[in-house]
Amino acid sequence: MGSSGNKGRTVMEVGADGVALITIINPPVNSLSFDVLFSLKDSFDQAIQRDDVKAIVITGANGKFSGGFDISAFDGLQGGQVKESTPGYISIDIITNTMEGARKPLVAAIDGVALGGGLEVAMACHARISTSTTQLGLPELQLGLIPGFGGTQRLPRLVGLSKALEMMLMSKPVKGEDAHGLGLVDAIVPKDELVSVARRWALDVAERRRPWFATLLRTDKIEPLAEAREILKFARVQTRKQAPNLMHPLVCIDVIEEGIVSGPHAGLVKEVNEFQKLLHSDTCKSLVHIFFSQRGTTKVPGVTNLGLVPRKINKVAVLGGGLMGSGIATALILSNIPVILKEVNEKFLQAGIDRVKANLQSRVKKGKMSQEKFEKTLSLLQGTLTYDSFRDIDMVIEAVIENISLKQQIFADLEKYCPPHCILASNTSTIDLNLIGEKTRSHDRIIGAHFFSPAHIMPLLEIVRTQKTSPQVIVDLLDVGKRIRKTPVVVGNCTGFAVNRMFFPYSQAAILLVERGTDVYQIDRAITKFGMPMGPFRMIDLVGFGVAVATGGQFVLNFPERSHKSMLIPIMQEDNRLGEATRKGFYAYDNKRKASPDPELRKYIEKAREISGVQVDPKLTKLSDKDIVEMVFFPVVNEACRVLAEGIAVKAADLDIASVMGMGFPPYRGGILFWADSLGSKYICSRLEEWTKLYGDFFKPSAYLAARAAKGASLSAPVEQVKSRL
Ligand SMILES: C[C@H](O)CC(=O)SCCNC(=O)CCNC(=O)[C@H](O)C(C)(C)COP(=O)(O)OP(=O)(O)OC[C@H]1O[C@@H](n2cnc3c(N)ncnc32)[C@H](O)[C@@H]1OP(=O)(O)O
Repeated sequence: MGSSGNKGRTVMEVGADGVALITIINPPVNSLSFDVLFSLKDSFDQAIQRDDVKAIVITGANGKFSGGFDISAFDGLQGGQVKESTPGYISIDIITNTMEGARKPLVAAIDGVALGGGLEVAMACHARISTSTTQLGLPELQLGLIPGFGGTQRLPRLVGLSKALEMMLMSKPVKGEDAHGLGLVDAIVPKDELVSVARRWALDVAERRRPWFATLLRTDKIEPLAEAREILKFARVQTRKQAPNLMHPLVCIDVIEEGIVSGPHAGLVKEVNEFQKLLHSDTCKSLVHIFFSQRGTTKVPGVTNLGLVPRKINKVAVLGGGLMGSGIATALILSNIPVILKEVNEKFLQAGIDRVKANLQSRVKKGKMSQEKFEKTLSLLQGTLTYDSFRDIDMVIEAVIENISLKQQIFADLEKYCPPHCILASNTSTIDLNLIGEKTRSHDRIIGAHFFSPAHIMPLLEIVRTQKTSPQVIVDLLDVGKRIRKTPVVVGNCTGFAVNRMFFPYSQAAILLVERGTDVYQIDRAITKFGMPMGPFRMIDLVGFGVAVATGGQFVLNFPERSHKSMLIPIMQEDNRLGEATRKGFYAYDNKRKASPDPELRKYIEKAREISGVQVDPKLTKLSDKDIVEMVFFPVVNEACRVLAEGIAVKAADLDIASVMGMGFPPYRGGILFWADSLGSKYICSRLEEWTKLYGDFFKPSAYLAARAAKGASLSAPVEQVKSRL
């Protein structure tokens, strides 16, 4: 087997007690690179051979056991640059035969994380000692894979089939305490006693004072065969329902079943073979791309590489207690950041506080928060009607209605009442930040903090910088984003920023198709089948026609040449069909808010068609699902290209993340531009050109897309790379 560069190692120290302590060292998370794995085998072989070693303890450096197999090595394996000499060499030869089968007891001392391959190594040990805060899990399915170092066989043998399935299928780790209750770890100890307890435990096993378990040979936790089959059957049904586009969760169930029906060794062999196949799947490549892209959003050239240290934000003020403001306040206090919520009168203030309360209460109801924590969290929120208490705040987030002069006045006031270091952020989704700050001299500390509704749940935060925003302020906001567990994407200042720029052609394309004869519900079905959480029409119903028209108007104003102008939504609005809130939109909603198709829709569509003077195109009445997906998403790809070409986004991967986290684009397709590249720029461009001829400039390929297509280059490659390839 080859190596992916010199990445990581293990060290071994033999103590006077006769215990060899092997420590995995590969910062930051001690991932299992090939170098680490081979070094682990070397250390292990030495420990087995040395007469002065009676027992072995494995641990990880710097309070982390291991974050699993080195995900950055997948690339080499996928591209064939790195090859396993024998399939299963690591899983069967090293981990099972050499380690689990060793004649000296082996104990894992686990702190921090034991995930994926990390937990799999620990499960092959003869006992596991952990701290209470450690996270233990097999999250491989999140990467389009199955566990590949025996996890599918060992986890069910330690915690039972049902729990093991839940942990793998949902990629859900458990905390140390729970792992102890489940039997995944044998003892919980304080951090400073971890290694010493593990050493003693290992000696106790060596001297037969404690039992010696080989996990793979255990059967006590596995349900009887008939019951196991029922559990697996149920899991398959659920998986098909929840992830109809994904193969690998079903493969995982098959592999687990093989071990239960034909024995753990057959299971291990099947696991090795299936893992190899899945490694080369598009799903795996897409999800690994998402993994690294998500972590890459916080790397902004010219900002995060200047050595700036984020300043501590101790107190934040939120202006406006509406839906957005209260959601933002909730997100902040949930991460222990004290918030002052300002409103214009008592009534609005109370309504805002009540919204925050309701957000928290819904967590209590779902069992995600105790009553005590609820009280404590809510105590971090303070309401106010004046700027008096703004003297010691570090950041303001303005979330009032989208009104330019109102915002200008607010920012002028903020400049007066806030300390000079205070960050002045706006949650606007449409208004130019330079305009908002026009009446101030604080342009370097004005920044956009664009949250998505509901702000305490949606994972994305668009950080909008102007030409004048200082890098320090961006670094500070990136840090706040991390504290409130959002994935931040730094974008430039323009109408709609990145996410709404992409959302707009998405709904416009859908409306264009409907006006020309495609069925509303077929579009939603095709888009949902593709993997979006809902189709464009269901989405417009959900956000409400008012919002859709307001943001749509901004686009028509700013990008008239490529806006499709339709009267469909305004006509429906006239009849007070405003979406889900009025129980009628593109769908009709019953008391339980269940959506069903509404035959009345036809008359609005016919009227809109009449006003815009377009004809039904017979071709568009019988589009395949594939055609629908392409006609709706290629304009989105086209807009993403413009966003990239204009420098609004720093890199293509940021738009992939923005599409997944802001629009709900399926992560297993890798994000909007990664998906586009899997189809090829030439193909996309040629289809857009074809539709431009038939249906107008709405589809016209952007200069960036056309140039890439002409060279057969990928859309995601940085500009320099495309040049040097030519
Ligand atoms: C054969 C096996 O069955 C196959 C496998 O094991 S597949 C791997 C399974 N493991 C996982 O999926 C765990 C992935 N990692 C994580 O969930 C999280 O990184 C974590 C919980 C370990 C730590 O989280 P956190 O402290 O927030 O740090 P996070 O920013 O995510 O990661 C820190 C750095 O480590 C890197 N990293 C984390 N896990 C890694 C891994 N398994 N391989 C390579 N790099 C990894 C990240 O890319 C990041 O790099 P960067 O600083 O250059 O951006």
